[in-house]
Amino acid sequence: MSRISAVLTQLKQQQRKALIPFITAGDPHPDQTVGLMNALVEGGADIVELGVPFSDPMADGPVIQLACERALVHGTSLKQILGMVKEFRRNNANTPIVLMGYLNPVEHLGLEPFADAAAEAGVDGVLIVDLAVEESAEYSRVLKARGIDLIFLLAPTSPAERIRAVASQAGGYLYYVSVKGVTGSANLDVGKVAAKLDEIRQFTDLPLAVGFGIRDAESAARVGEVSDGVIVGSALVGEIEKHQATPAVLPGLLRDKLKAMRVALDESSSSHH
Ligand SMILES: O=P(O)(O)OC[C@@H](O)[C@@H](O)c1c[nH]c2ccccc12
Repeated sequence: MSRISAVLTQLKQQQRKALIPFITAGDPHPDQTVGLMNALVEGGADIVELGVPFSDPMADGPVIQLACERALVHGTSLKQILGMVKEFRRNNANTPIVLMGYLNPVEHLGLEPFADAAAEAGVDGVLIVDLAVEESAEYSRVLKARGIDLIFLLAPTSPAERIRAVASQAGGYLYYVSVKGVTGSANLDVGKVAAKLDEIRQFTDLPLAVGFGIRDAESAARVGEVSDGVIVGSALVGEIEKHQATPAVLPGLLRDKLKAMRVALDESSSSHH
């Protein structure tokens, strides 16, 4: 069983929800990333989603676009990011790491060399925003052979055929994008999310994690009530933007922000069972 599946299975047995924070690797500076990853774990992260900065991040809103720019200014590369994961793994053998990014940097390295290096570094999952499910069989095969889950996005507009196709290739969990649009969106309709998750559950037994628009403890708890986990990105990355000039405060800030979400998620799941 993959490290991601092990963590999600255990959470399910405990009737708890996964908390999955996202930060962009190299933001605000490559030297800070491993420290921030550790802070996220201290704040209660079950899985850490690490973004690979890209110059044209078309699925991202302004907050994460700027994070990509800050990281790229310092030359953060995919190879360097694998080094960060390796360093993180020296002190943490348990928290799964999902690399989130676009096809271009992966294709630049080449799929097989990338998969070898990612597995060697201790990466557990890979989410490639612009990898079409129709073209994913090779990626799925090469990654799975090295114990890495290929994670897919589903959206409010995904028709049944797409849900079925994704369910057949996906590993780890399915990432349901709560709203149409880009990361950092505001209007989250939990009722609509719940209805679509019910539809997706007819096609798969994989855990369903929801991202886009979760900003605080309250929205995390509400989405946690209808899903298996929540992903939170822009709310954390916005803190990095705000405090980039005094990066020493960032680990404590991110840890505390996440901890508030952790407490709310755990309280709301225990009151429902
Ligand atoms: O920023 P938000 O609204 O909290 O959403 C999570 C998101 O940032 C993270 O999972 C992510 C960052 N970039 C992406 C691109 C596509 C899908 C997802 C992502």
